[in-house]
Amino acid sequence: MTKLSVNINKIATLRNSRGGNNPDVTKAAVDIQQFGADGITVHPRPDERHIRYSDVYAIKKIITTEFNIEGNCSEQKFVDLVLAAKPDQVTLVPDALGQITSDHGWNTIEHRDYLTKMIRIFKNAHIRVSIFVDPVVEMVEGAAATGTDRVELYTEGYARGYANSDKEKAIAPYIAAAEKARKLGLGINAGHDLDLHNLAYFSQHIPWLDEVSIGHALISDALYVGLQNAVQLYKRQLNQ
Ligand SMILES: CC(=O)[C@@H](O)[C@H](O)COP(=O)(O)O
Ligand SMILES: NCC(=O)COP(=O)(O)O
Repeated sequence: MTKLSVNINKIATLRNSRGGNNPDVTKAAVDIQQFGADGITVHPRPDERHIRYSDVYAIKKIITTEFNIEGNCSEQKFVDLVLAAKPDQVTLVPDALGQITSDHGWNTIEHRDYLTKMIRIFKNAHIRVSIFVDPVVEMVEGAAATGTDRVELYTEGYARGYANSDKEKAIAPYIAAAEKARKLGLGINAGHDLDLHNLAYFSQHIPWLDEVSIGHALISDALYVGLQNAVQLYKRQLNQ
């Protein structure tokens, strides 16, 4: 069964825009889990533009599902945060400081030794590790050499291709990458720009997917249908 982890970055964006605590990010995480999400994902960026490091500790206290923290392990502050918060999973994303959002996966061949070292630190702390990769078979093979537990397939390319009505071409590299990951014994996550239009097709073609993490589109949809409906609508797109 593919699990839905809701990324709540954008709830924090709204909260931060006025400087108070409305909407309450921690309460939203409690509610989202009660609405049926299988996990909560946060991506505390160095500039804390949305999720703050303090949010991570507050959310850790109320997690009843799975907690996934995303970020760049080149930041020691991030590494220290993850080791202190001890989430169920850490997802290593190679974002540079000034990026508006995540837009590429790791070069797991070029960074094999570095990733191997960082992954060992988190696994020694009994935290599952997933590394964000482009849907490229060689990058999945490189990921397997690092000792990671899972890969997360970066799905912006799929979302763009799907929107351009080229579904089969859009999904093809993801099926190939996911089949390689399965053969190598890696768990498979996916995320970025998945939405109510493209999620079911992706899920149907990669049914052995462990988890999708979805934020921007789900929170945007919630503005129209409400958060409970949004979570349940996304859950219904999975495992059809
Ligand atoms: C890694 C990834 O694709 C997303 O989880 C990322 O966290 C989105 O970041 P923003 O919410 O800052 O756009
Ligand atoms: N890892 C992907 C994620 O957590 C959310 O990405 P998006 O749905 O906000 O694009």
